[in-house]
This record gives sequence, structure tokens and C-alpha cells, in this order.
Amino acid sequence: MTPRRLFVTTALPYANGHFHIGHIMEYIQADIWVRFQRMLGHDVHFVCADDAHGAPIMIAAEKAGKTPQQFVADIAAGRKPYLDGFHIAFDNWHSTDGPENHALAQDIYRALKANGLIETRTIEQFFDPQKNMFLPDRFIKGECPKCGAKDQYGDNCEVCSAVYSPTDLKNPYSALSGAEPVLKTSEHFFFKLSDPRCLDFLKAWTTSGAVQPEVLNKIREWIEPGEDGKPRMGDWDISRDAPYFGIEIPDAPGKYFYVWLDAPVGYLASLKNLFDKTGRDFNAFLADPAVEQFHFIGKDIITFHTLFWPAMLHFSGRKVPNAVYVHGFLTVNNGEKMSKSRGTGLDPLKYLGLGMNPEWLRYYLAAKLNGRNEDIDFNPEDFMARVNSDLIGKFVNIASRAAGFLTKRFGGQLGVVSADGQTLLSRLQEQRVDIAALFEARDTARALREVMLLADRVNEYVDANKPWELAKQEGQDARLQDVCSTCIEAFRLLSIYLKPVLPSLAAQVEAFLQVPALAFADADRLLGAGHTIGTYQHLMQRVDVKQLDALFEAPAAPEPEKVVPGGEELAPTIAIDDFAKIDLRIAQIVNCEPVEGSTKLLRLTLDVGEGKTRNVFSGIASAYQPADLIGKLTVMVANLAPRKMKFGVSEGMVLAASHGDEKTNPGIYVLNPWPGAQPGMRVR
Ligand SMILES: Nc1ncnc2c1ncn2[C@@H]1O[C@H](COP(=O)(O)OP(=O)(O)OP(=O)(O)O)[C@@H](O)[C@H]1O
Ligand SMILES: [Zn+2]
Repeated sequence: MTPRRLFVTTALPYANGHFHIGHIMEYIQADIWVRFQRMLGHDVHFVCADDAHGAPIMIAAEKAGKTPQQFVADIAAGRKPYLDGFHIAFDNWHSTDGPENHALAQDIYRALKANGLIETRTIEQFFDPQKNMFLPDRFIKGECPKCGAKDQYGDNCEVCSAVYSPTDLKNPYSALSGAEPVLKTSEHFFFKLSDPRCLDFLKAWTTSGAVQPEVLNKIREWIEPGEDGKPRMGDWDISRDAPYFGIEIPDAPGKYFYVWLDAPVGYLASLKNLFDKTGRDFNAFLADPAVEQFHFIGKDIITFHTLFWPAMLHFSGRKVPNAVYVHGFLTVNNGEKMSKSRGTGLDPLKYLGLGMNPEWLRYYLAAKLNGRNEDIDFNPEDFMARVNSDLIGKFVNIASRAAGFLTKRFGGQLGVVSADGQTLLSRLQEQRVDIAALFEARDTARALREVMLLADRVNEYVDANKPWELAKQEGQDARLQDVCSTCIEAFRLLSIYLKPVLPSLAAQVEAFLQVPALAFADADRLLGAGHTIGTYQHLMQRVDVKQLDALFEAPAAPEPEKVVPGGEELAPTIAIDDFAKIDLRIAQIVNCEPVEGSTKLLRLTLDVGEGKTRNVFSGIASAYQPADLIGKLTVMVANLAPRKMKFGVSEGMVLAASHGDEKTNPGIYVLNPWPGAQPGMRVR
């Protein structure tokens, strides 16, 4: 077999904050796939980098009193404990601000230009008259032109996923100053994606098997004529005006590439950086048609990766991705999408700090990821059940039940496996091809289900043969050695199948079995009689419910301030039962400080019960003094089920709203009914 040569990436995290558990999920998914490919003997280069550019980082750095470079370097310096902690084995970690990326992005641009696919146009753009700068998309907010959702960013809608330009927003405002932006002209550079050549290419590429069917459904309207006979694809504005932290556009002073132009180029830059360090030829590698390129990403960045990026590559004469693998979001406790902006429901470093085994999480997530882009939820009870009953109860226990007898009674030597044991082992071996196909398709959920079904068969065999009883009986030595040898052989086979998910456990198993690193093909053979195993050492602890409690325990809240509910002028408390539909506004906010060092948006989310949340407000924390929000924010709440309402804000602070006698979290934020508010009434 000629080994496949694979270039694999995960999405580049925006370097404005530390990892959250959603990032870790993406990396674990990709890492499992990479480890699986390596176990097949393939040659894999697995890289990532910090996505360093763009206005949000520029503004955040300024606020933190750092250069953007220093700001990003500080974030980058914190990456390692997460990656090492969860056994995520990137071959390289780089930055989109590295010299390789500057050169590559400019090369790609020049090639697109030479191909007649770059056009300059004078456009009108929003300008913040207070801040005296053109407003980046993310700093203009307003109502989505497509679905009307409020408080959407200037580049895309988080509710309906529409992508548009900021001037399309209804009722726009500057998120930097709150000012109403004015239109000013500026010359911008466009990538002519609506060019028939691009559309033809994308039609072919997207239907070549490069994207999942559910993804193709989502992007089809971009390239195929819609009801109006036209595809949705427009030309893409790839330039931004100074001041901007980014890569200069060649021959265009004061113009920079929009961060989304150079971000995916960072995949190539990180690979080039790796190859330069290891003395390999980057250009030759990517020019090789046999090399396969894969990107793991989340569903929020589909258009960039399945439309813009392949077109950039193709029309600059480069290899296009063989596939883009899209996963859904990880939510925690039926909650919201994990995101840096929205706080951390499950802090990865806290998880590790509590001594929780990283492979529990790898196993649990793998057991839920099926290769499609559905969201998955981290549920503590489910987590505990899968780890304790499946991983440990069904798998790890096989070794612990058999190893002791072999060591004590037979010097650790395996004996001859008789016919019944052979039948069982053959059954396990036969599954290799199917299990491998499931790993290849990223359906780790089914792969692990199959492995657990095999583990069930092994446990049935153990229960039927009861080695602990054989051990007490006279003249049963040979059978005891036979049964225990069968168990150890079976355990080894299962370990092979689980190794991509549990690399550290597999290393312990290899040491215990006294075998070299296990590869998938090793499932074709057995250890055989005469092989000597080492002493069994406990391989894995069970999850303790106390650890889970500690994991989700809210960080110690600062002493709550005394909250004065706003005085007599407030409307009498409205009975919670009446809350079918009512408008509320923030009447008083106490102690609303953006978290130290946070540069993120201040975002209020409303917990509307049944695990559903809704964004009600966001803005730049630094731009809003808490008092600014009072009276200005009107929240409409429909169908409020529970008695409690909670407000959440960035960085995991939990804010409270109180109603009637129900005092929830100690008040950091307090929400009171709008004076005179009545059920069913709209206040505006
Ligand atoms: N909850 C989540 N579950 C799974 N993947 C996620 C989740 N949130 C983000 N990702 C993925 O992480 C990758 C990098 O995203 P990025 O760094 O922009 O994170 P983000 O949390 O979405 O950032 P921000 O909140 O600052 O917009 C993307 O592939 C994205 O889909
Ligand atoms: Zn929308």
C-alpha cells in the first residue's frame, strides 16, 4: 500500500481569547481522525495557527495597552496547556501574522488579479463620526436585512446565517460609540466570485463529494439560480482601510486584506512554517496531485470554507481541498453554543485542573460525533454513564479481570486459545474493516458503538467461563490460562480500535502488553501462545460525581452588592403566571464591570426556560457604561415558562433578574419590570 499523504487542519481560532470547550471538541474530532490515519500508516501533516488579524483584535489590543502583535502572542502563549492536556497533537502551531502568511496571501491575491478576478470599486461605507474611522463589519450592528433579527453584526446574521454587507443592515448603529454611522466613500477591492468561471468551478467542486450533503443543501443557493433566476453569490469585498491590523494589499497604500481573506491562507502558512523547520519542500508537496487536503471546521464558517476559500485556491493555481468536514456546535447542559463571547459552561482548564481524565472527554465526544453537522450536547449524567459503564465497565475491566491470574499463575505467559476463544477473537478481528470505515467517515459514534458491542461479547464470554471460579478448581489450569489469554487477546484488539480516541490509555496498554505501538493492521494477528505480558496496573479511574459537581460549580461570585429595586415608581410586581408576553427593560444595573482583561462584546442573554436562551443585547463592553443600558434596553419576553430568569454576560458571569419573591443569583444585574408594564403590552 502506498501511504496517503494528508494535509489536515482545524479552523484557526481567533486570537482574542482562550480556548473554550467548543474549540477543544473540534480539535479532538480532527485529532482522532489524524491518529486513525496514522494508525493506517498514512503520512499526515496536522497544523493550526492563531487567526491574528482584524479590527476586533486591533481594538482589543489598543484597549489593553499592547501592540496587536503582543496581544496575540500573549494569547498564543496560553494555548499549550489545552492542547497537551487533551492530547491534541498538532504538528505545528503558527500565526496568520507570520511572514509566510504575508507572502502567501499576497501571492494568492496577485494571482487572482492576474486572472482578472479582482476589481476595485468605490463604495460607500459606514464611518463612525465620533471615533473618526471606518467601521469594521463587526462593529456595526442593526437588524438583519433578511430575517429582521435584532442586534446582528454587519457581516452576517447569527439567526438566519445570511451574509451581507453592513450597509444592508436596518437601523444601524456603531458598536464602538453607539453613534449613528454616516456613509463615506472609499475604494475597495473585490474578489469577483460572481464571475461565471467561479460559479462553474464551485458548482463542480461542491458536488465532487468535497462537502457533506447537509452542507451542500445550505450552500446550493449561492451558486445555483434561485427564485429570481440568480444565484446569491456576490462579489466579495476583500479590503479594509487603515487603521487595520492585517496584511497590506500590494500596490495599494493604506489598504489591507480583510481578515477573512488571509485567515484560511494561514493553513498553508502554518504548513510552510513546519516544512521550513523540518527541511521539506512545501511547494513540491502541495504541487503533488496525490496529496490530499482536509479542513475540519464548525458550521458557522461554511461559506468561507466551501465557497470563498476553494475559489481563492483554484484561481490562484493551487490545490483545492479534497473535503471540508463540518461539525455542529457543542452545547453544555442543553445550553447555548459555547463561545468566547458567551462565557464558558465547561472550562477546559478547570476540567483538567480537577484531575479529570482528558480521555474521558475524548471518549464521550467521540461517542457523540457522527460525522454530520448536528449540534451535540455535553450532559453530565450521560458523560458519567458512558465513561463509567461503557469505557471502564465494559472495556477496561476485561484486562483487570484476566491479567492477575496470568501473572500470578503463569508468569504472565499467554497459553493456547481453544476453539471457543478463537471464535470470539475472529469475530472481533472481522470487524476491523467496518470499524475503520466508520473512523474514516468520522462516524466515531457508530465506531464506538460497534466496539462496545464487541466488548459485550467479550464480557459474556468472561461471565460464561468465570475465570475466578476456574482459578479455585483443581485441574483447570490449562482452561484458566486459555480463558485469560482469550481475554487479553480480545482486550488488545479492542485497544487497537479505541487507540485513535484514547492515545494515552493505548500507550499504557502497549506497555502492559509489552508490544510495540499498535497499528490498525495489527488486528489481523494475535499475540499468540508464549507471549509474556507485563504486570497489570490500574488503567483508568471512574468519573466521580463530585468532580462533575465541582466542574459546573459557578466560580466564587464577588460579594453581592445590596440591590435597591428601584423605588416606588416601579410598577407593582407582576405575577409570574401572567408572563405570557411582556416587555421589560433594565431598570437598574449594579456592578456591571466588564471582566478584567476582557475585550469582548458585552452580551446579555436571556434564559427563557426549557434550556433555551436568546440574545437580547450586545455591544462592546468598553463602549457601554452600565448606566448607558438603563432604560435603553427593552427586552421582549414571550412565553416565559419558569419563574426564574437569568441574564448571562461574557466571560461566564451570571447575572440575575428577579421577579416577585423569586430572588435568583445574587444581583449583579437586576432587571425590573418596566413601570406600568402589563402582560401583552409592548413598550418601545
Ligand atoms: N460551541 C462550539 N462547538 C463546536 N465548535 C465551535 C463552537 N464554537 C466555536 N466553534 C468552532 O471553533 C472554531 C474557531 O472559532 P473561533 O475562534 O472564531 O471561536 P468562537 O468561539 O466562535 O469565537 P467568538 O465567540 O469570538 O466569535 C470554528 O470552527 C468554530 O466553528
Ligand atoms: Zn437574519
